[in-house]
Amino acid sequence: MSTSLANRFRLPLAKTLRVIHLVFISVFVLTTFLFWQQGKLFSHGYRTSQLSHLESVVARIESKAHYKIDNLRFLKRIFIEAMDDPIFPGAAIVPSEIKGDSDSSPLWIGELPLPDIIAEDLVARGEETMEVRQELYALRKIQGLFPLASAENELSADLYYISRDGEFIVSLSQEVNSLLIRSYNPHEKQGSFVLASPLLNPHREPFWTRQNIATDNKTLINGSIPVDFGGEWIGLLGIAFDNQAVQEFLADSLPESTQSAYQLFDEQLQPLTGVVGAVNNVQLSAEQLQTIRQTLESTSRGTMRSGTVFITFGKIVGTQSVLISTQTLSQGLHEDFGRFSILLITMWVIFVLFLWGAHRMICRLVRNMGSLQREMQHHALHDDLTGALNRRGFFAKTSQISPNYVDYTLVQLDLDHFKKVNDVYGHLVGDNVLIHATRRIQRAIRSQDILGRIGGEEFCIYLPDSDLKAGIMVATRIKWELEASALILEDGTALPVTASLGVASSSEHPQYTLEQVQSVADMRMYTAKARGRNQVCWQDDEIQA
Ligand SMILES: Nc1nc2c(ncn2[C@@H]2O[C@H](COP(=O)(O)OP(=O)(O)OP(=O)(O)O)[C@@H](O)[C@H]2O)c(=O)[nH]1
Repeated sequence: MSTSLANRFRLPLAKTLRVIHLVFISVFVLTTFLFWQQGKLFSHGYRTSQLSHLESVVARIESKAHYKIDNLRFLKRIFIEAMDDPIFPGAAIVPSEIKGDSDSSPLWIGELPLPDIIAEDLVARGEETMEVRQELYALRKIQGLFPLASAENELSADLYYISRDGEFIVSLSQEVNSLLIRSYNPHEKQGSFVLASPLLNPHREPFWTRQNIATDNKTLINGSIPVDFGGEWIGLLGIAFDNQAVQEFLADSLPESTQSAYQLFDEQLQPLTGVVGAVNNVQLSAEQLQTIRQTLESTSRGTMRSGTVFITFGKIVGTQSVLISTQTLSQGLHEDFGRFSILLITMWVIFVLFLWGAHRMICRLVRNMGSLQREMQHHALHDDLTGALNRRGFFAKTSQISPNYVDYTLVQLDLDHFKKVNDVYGHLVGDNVLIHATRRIQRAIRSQDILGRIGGEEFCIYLPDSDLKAGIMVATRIKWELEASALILEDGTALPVTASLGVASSSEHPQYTLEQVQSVADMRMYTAKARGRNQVCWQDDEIQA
């Protein structure tokens, strides 16, 4: 039996477990990678959706602003037509409202901070009367159209006209009027009035400006269009929104059930409005605003993540303002992408738990199988009673190692009168004698020697690297060991145990196989029996004798 039987029984447990670990780790890594990729797609989708939400708000604001500017264009055309073809009603020179003697109407309020050039004075003095009258007539004509631009459900914008020659201001609302007057200074080199000049605005385009009213801590956002007549720049038609109006304007532009907080800023990123939408308590830091500012220098839209807060921002074309939206993690989780992300993470966790459980179960199964195999292997190769190798185990093991040794010796051992022990004392005592004998034999041999119980009361001992002489010595030692120690029975009886031993060495017959050497030792053991038992025999000729 050249192939080791033990090898056939051996389960490559460590290797199997290594393969299992490797397979599970690969599945874990691959799946996590796939989940991760999916997560990245979600993240990209989330970013895109945030940008598109912001863009839709920006587009609404831009379109509303556009609508207002279109109104201004329309009013300007009417105004110029009226200037072109003035039909003065009666002999009225200046509408009474201009004089300030009527407070019944909120319309046509005229006030000027510069007493020497006020409209009343101009009219009273008869200077420039025609032009002023023309302007006032044109204004009166478009007066009826003003509410169209500030109809209900629209932004409460306020139209105004600033006359250049007459240097007066008229507007729809007292409040805006007073704010405009406080902010207006015809000698200032900046502001909407100056920006309407042909020098700074050669194409006479509408434009947006912002005026800070320090006294009221307010900001006016102005949409303006220059008005020219007869080749002369005569004034400015405008529309003004204060912070509150802009905030309402922004709130009206948000999509329903938004999960983000929106705020409008000027181009220096100073807030123009409060926070509207799904208000959170995110406060943008100076560093974050600086990053947004820098990003907007090169692009019109952008996103950034700060911890668990997602920030989206974009310029609003024409109005020189910036819209910023912020969304916290908990707000994001209420959106579709948030819900998908939770689902994805949950699926990943469930999968990992499942994988972990399956891995543990399979490893345990393999280990159990391994120990079962080891147990089976042990049973297959060992004698249950004595624990020594059985016949199969003995020959499997010795066949495996004998090619490594040129010289080896076999001692064949058979207990004497064992049948009698069984018959007199019973099988249980017989079994104890076998156990006892095994222990004694083991005490008499070296650790590298191999003991096998190859029959009922028959043993064989393989002595590697030993010649016949060494074998005789070991066999004699075994005989003495057995002789010297009788088995003490329960009733105190000392039961002597002896054996007959035959010794044969490979050096005697170098061409013999292990089995052949063993049968020589067996014959010599029978010779020992024949010679009276309890002795060692190592010669063949004595068998014939
Ligand atoms: N108790 C017990 N008896 C066994 C076992 N295996 C074999 N036997 C008995 O061992 C006895 C062997 O008897 P024999 O082959 O006649 O040999 P012997 O009585 O020792 O006589 P000699 O060998 O000539 O000295 C038989 O009665 C078997 O039943 C075992 O595992 N336990």
